[in-house]
Amino acid sequence: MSLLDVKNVKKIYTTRFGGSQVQALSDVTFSIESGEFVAIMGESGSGKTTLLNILASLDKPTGGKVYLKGRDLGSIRDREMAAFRRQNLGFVFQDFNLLDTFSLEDNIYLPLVLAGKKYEEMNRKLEPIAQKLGITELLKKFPYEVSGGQKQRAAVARALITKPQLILADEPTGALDSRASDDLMELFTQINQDGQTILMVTHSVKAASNANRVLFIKDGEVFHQIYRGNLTNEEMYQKIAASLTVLTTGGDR
Ligand SMILES: Nc1ncnc2c1ncn2[C@@H]1O[C@H](COP(=O)(O)OP(=O)(O)OP(=O)(O)O)[C@@H](O)[C@H]1O
Repeated sequence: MSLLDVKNVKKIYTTRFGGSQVQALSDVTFSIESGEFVAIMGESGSGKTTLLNILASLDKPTGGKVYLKGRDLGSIRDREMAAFRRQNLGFVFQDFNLLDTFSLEDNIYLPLVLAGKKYEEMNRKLEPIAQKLGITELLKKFPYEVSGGQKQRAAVARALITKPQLILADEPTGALDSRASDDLMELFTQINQDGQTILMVTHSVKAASNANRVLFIKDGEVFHQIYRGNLTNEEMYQKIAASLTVLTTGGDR
């Protein structure tokens, strides 16, 4: 059994008065095994955010199913959903989504506070993560007192602290300069090597070249996939760039 199974997922948005319809996803099928680091790429409007929202169970597909460890997300009741999401998924966003009035430490604790954990347990969990992410000295600071890269590290710590099955990252390097992006991707590689499964949507070829597999979405379907095999990041970069050219110029797979 795969960690994540996406089967024939389709999403049609209907405008409020039912006038027009947009088919964002027509038939998306793929699986992710535990321990993978997968990037999803595709042109603007190809349905990447729609897919991520469905995987995060923030939105429901019009057709098809998503299974996390064999559990059909569509069968989870609304009132269980927040807890299910908190227990199984970690999120990293482009704009960090940290609360400005909370210290980094309190931001990182938030999912555990919501789960009703005691301070000692939270503190025990935070220490090794903060150390690994190099933010131990920054924990008492507020988001406005640290750099974008440091904010994103705190957001990664918040995603990791619940030991989620899967981290969903939406353009995590989108608001970072190239140095901070490289550092973040090095960190993703490291946490993936420690066993964390990651699914990342990105426009950046450089960021995607860190993944072990890249899925390309076009016309609402998975159009193409690249597996790293033994490729270096540089070779992976070349291969992704070539695939994107095919994707945008409309060539055959
Ligand atoms: N709430 C909505 N209502 C109607 N149409 C929508 C809605 N959200 C997205 N769409 C449409 O669905 C399609 C896919 O959008 P989506 O945001 O998933 O693409 P994307 O690949 O994430 O794009 P980008 O890379 O620009 O973020 C687009 O045509 C978009 O206009």
